[in-house]
Amino acid sequence: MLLQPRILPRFLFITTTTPTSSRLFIRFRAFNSTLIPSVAAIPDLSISIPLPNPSLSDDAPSLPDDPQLHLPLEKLFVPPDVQLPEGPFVSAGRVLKGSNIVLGPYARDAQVSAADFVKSSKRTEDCPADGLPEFALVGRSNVGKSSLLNSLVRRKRLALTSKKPGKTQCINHFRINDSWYLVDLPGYGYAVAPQEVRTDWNGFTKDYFCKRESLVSVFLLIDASIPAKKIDLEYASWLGQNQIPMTLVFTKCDKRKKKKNGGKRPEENVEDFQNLISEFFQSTPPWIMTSSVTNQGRDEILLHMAQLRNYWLKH
Ligand SMILES: Nc1nc2c(ncn2[C@@H]2O[C@H](COP(=O)(O)OP(=O)(O)OP(=O)(O)O)[C@@H](O)[C@H]2O)c(=O)[nH]1
Ligand SMILES: [Mg+2]
Repeated sequence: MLLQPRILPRFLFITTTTPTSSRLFIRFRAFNSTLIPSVAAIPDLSISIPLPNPSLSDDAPSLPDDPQLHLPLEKLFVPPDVQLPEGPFVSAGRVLKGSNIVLGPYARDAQVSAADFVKSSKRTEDCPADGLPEFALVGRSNVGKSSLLNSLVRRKRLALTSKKPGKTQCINHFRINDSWYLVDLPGYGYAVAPQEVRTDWNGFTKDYFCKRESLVSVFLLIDASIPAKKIDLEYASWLGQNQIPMTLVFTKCDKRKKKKNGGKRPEENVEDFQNLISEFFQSTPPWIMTSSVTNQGRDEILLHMAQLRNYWLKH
């Protein structure tokens, strides 16, 4: 396992030269709080997150009050090989809706035309060995990993979902367009499972993150309908410390009833989560708001995955 002192991602992508494959890495720097500009020091370089850009969808309903988020440039995720124009603003059409992700030249072939379950593995060694690039969905039990996978591939029950936490218990590989994988993982923080089983799950998913050469990026799912949980903050910081490329996916953004959901709207919970993890990261990781009920964020995630994947394949 790669153990590092507390470190911060720069979100500049570099490539390792392992003999079998190349892998995207986020470049990290040793923690140095002086590197982080204080909020007051950030110039007011706000942009508005735009309404839809490259659209793949014909059936995603629009949100009742779509948030117009204002992000300083420092909080954008700029993928590799993107040259932002001089000046304080990024053109509206270049940021994916409901996210901080800038679109780059590798965002192509994002449509899903075929999706097949391949296998369930209990150990990293048993996972498919064909070296195709993959994205892993991870998060607390019941956060909506399997539902998001189904939404991405437009199938109702390709991955099995349940109201009861703990449904997914292995590393499940789904091949997309015969050229890449989505990986559904067991959830963490499932309190009903016996302690030794929980520890085991933790061990094997972390082993998978650290050893899997073809893992392009982890997608860490966070429930945006409730306030931030300590275990999610710990998981985000663990991924950062171990240099595992990560995208934060906020789920259940359709649940908007304030009182029922702890008093805050999804946008507020998303912002709170960003603030809470900012101490672990020098730059904001890529993040995106989603709902598997309304399919919010589906096309945007696919475009984000496409640009990470195409860059990974080329390097
Ligand atoms: N309202 C709403 N409910 C959701 C959403 N995504 C998932 N759910 C519900 O949340 C519950 C759990 O969903 P799953 O997709 O099985 O969650 P999981 O993270 O795969 O759970 P484990 O496999 O147990 O780790 C189900 O009842 C889903 O219908 C969403 O975006 N909005
Ligand atoms: Mg599941």
